[in-house]
Amino acid sequence: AGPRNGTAPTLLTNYLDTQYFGEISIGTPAQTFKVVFDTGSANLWVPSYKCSPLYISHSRYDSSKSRTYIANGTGFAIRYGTGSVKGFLSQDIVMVSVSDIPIIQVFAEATVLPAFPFIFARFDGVLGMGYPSQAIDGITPVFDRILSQQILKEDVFSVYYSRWVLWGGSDPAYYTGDFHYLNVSKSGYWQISMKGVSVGAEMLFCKDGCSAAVDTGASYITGPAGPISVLMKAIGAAEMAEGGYVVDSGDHRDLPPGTSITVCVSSLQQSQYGEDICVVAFSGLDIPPPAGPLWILGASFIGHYYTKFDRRNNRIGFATAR
Ligand SMILES: CC(C)CC(CC(C)C)NC(=O)[C@@H]1CNC[C@H](N2CC(=O)N(c3ccccc3Cl)CC2(C)C)C1
Repeated sequence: AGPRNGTAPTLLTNYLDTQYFGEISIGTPAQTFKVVFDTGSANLWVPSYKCSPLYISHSRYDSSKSRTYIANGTGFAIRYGTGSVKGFLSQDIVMVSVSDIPIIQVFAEATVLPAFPFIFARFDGVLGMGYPSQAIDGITPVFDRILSQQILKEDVFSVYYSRWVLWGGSDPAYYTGDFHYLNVSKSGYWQISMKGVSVGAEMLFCKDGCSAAVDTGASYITGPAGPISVLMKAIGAAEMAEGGYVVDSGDHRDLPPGTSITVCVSSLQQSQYGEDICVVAFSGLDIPPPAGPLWILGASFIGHYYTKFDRRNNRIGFATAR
């Protein structure tokens, strides 16, 4: 049947403003999985039924239960900035949206997942929305498989954060004004040239321009650790043990020791251990060459805009989200 007017939404769940994931199905009969739609990578993987029981709380793909499964078996390993996922390749029918866009897809069944950070993952797997040149093992990414079916109105997908991914177009009901387009600077990544990083009116970093990846699978804005720590001092943030920063508001300083109330200097609120703390939406991450040095504009940036990822014109459009 395919999408009605050439576009189809996939609804996203928002977990603590840090993880956004939607449901896809793989196999016949359908086995459903929660996946992050990640413009910062280009492969699809889900946990394998053969995976260690540690991830019993996650859905796992069982090829023996699918009539449309085709064995492949090639080894697979993907090195994220935060850890590696290992497994093997399989082929089956993948449906990315309730308006049934069925595609035959090669994906990885993950058999080795690093406890950190995957024990914090509320999603089962990752659906990479990056360019084919970024795909491990030269596998054609999901969006490219959909494009080759010629069923979408436009060769684009739009992200209206914490709500949905729209395949094939953008919906004016959810943004105002025009799109401001930035050309993709380095094909293979959804990467743009950033003109500078300012706090208030003062340009502090990236004075001669630098590169930034627009990364729907990342929670925060990350930059090289040095500049970020200077930026954090500038806003009076304190570094947390496990990385990341929080800020205390002056008027709460006289609280009894052990209580930490913070004032939001970012739109992120994470309630941990029952209390409300506000995590500043930046973190330091040094990405080594050739990919780095690279700033990452993650959900805490993208969430303020309606973002259109345009594969036809190799550009990213930002409009004001309604
Ligand atoms: C270093 C980047 C720029 C390049 C690299 C290139 C890939 C082709 C390997 N891409 C990435 O590393 C990916 C860039 N985009 C984000 C992605 N995430 C990292 C991460 O830590 N996640 C996460 C979040 C919360 C809890 C648990 C986890 Cl696992 C989710 C995913 C895997 C989507 C890694």
